[in-house]
Amino acid sequence: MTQPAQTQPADQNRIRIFDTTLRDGEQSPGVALNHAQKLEIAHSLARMGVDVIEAGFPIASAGDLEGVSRIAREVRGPIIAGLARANKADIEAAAKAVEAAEKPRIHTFIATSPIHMAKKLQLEPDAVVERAVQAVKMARSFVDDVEFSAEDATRSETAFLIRIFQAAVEAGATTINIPDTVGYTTPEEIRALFSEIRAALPAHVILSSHCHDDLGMAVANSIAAAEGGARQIECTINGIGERAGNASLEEIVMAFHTRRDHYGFETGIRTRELYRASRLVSRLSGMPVQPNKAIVGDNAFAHESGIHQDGVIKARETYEIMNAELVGREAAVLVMGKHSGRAAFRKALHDLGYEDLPDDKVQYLFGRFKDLADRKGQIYSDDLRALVESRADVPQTFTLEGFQITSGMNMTPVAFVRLQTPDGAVDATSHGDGPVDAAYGAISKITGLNPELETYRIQAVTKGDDALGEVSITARYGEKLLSGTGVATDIVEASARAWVRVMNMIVAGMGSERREGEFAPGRI
Ligand SMILES: CC(=O)SCCNC(=O)CCNC(=O)[C@H](O)C(C)(C)COP(=O)(O)OP(=O)(O)OC[C@H]1O[C@@H](n2cnc3c(N)ncnc32)[C@H](O)[C@@H]1OP(=O)(O)O
Ligand SMILES: CC(C)C(=O)C(=O)O
Repeated sequence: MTQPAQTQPADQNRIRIFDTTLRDGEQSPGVALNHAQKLEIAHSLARMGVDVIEAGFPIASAGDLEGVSRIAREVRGPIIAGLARANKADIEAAAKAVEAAEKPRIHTFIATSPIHMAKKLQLEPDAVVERAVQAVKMARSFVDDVEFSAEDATRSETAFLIRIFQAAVEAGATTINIPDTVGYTTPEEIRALFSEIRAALPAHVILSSHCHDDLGMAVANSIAAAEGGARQIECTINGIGERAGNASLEEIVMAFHTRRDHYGFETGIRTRELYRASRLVSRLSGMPVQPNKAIVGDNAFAHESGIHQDGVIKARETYEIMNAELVGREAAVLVMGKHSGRAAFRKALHDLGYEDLPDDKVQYLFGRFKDLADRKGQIYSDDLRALVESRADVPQTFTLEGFQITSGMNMTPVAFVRLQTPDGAVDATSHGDGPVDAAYGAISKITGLNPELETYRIQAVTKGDDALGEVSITARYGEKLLSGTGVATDIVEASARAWVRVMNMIVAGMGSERREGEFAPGRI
């Protein structure tokens, strides 16, 4: 193993971040970004402070060439690189694409593993070295900054790698990339490989890693490569890329940032841009981020279990190793569910404006909350409001007696509703944009109350064809925010029940003043 990073001179500890979201990331099956989308991502990467943007593979298509050219023309700050195989046409295309860049780079590569050379390239090792040398020389005739990669390096013979890298450096390569093309290596192996190659090349040459995630080790391997001497790491936003993807940029950056005490490395990344970039790439690529993904997943800063929530309420650091704000996210989220405890429940009620509930009331509501959580999984703000406000003593001024709806394609939905009121049964008819809207109109006609519907959510609370649907709504009436729920196998009936409940609460003078809590919308 090499010496610990902390003991190296300070300028030796700067890791360059080479983002390949627009090249290897775009190689994710099903992803195709247009020019405008690529440009938007490139601007976001530049804002974030990446050192290199690999903007595409210009020979791949006229569109890719133009996409890289636009980024080269319009994005300032990072080096703009174009990928090229070790041949004339690819290198000319890459050179043309990056020529307008403030800092252009040509990245040329050829495979060096026995299997790739024999089966894919069908070239003898000597011929591969010769092709590499010619490619680097040609690239250098266009630009001063040339990166050379030995594809499938981690399945190549180390002696051959050293030979081809020395030849590439001699021919003018300034960065040498050692890719784990098929995600095969391990942290120990790659650390040792980088150390050996570092010792064999001149100090001015930057070593680079490019790890794939086939065994889920891309980030660990990239970090180990840095320990072995890599000072450039190739990675992508959200870890997207060919097959299982590449090393995830946000995870590497935050590992170095959070464990600077251990690694001693730093990057030039403005970490507050990470989450925004992740959302952008997810939206434009159409690749959702898994909820439990480190740093940028929905649950990365969410706490559901009571013991954790209690700890986080007392001191965030009990269960958080970094602040959500540091990566551009909102403060930690307490998700209310069946594992939540009283501390989180009290805080959630407090944040919703129910500050002065007596202790015995909170205890009672907590029991009901656990029952509900057992049935539903996640509990939202309006579920909690409904829980607090669904006291058995809500006077039933109005009750739903029956309804009939006429609705269909190219017809205006009409609802006939009958409510029992203090004056006896009253009927009304109304039309609306949909069957629920029509029913709500009819109920409002009968009660004479017209609150404004703010949110409407429906979910199945049981499984199967005859599943019970639960409708949860919030409505504003003057300053008051009211929540109602209704359960039925018929979703219009569930919706009507929720609306009638809101009417009864208005008549009883119930509801809360809305307050903005520190928790994210939809979650407590
Ligand atoms: C590990 C990586 O991620 S490498 C980057 C992978 N990315 C891509 O392939 C995306 C873009 N690719 C493409 O659009 C196309 O594959 C192109 C335009 C590059 C080439 O298309 P085609 O000319 O139709 O060739 P095709 O893709 O079928 O085969 C690849 C050819 O390149 C050769 N080749 C592969 N790598 C290299 C290299 N580094 N240097 C020189 N030649 C190479 C192969 O041996 C094969 O040659 P052959 O046709 O003589 O057998
Ligand atoms: C072109 C190289 C760097 C590559 O993408 C790989 O080997 O995975």
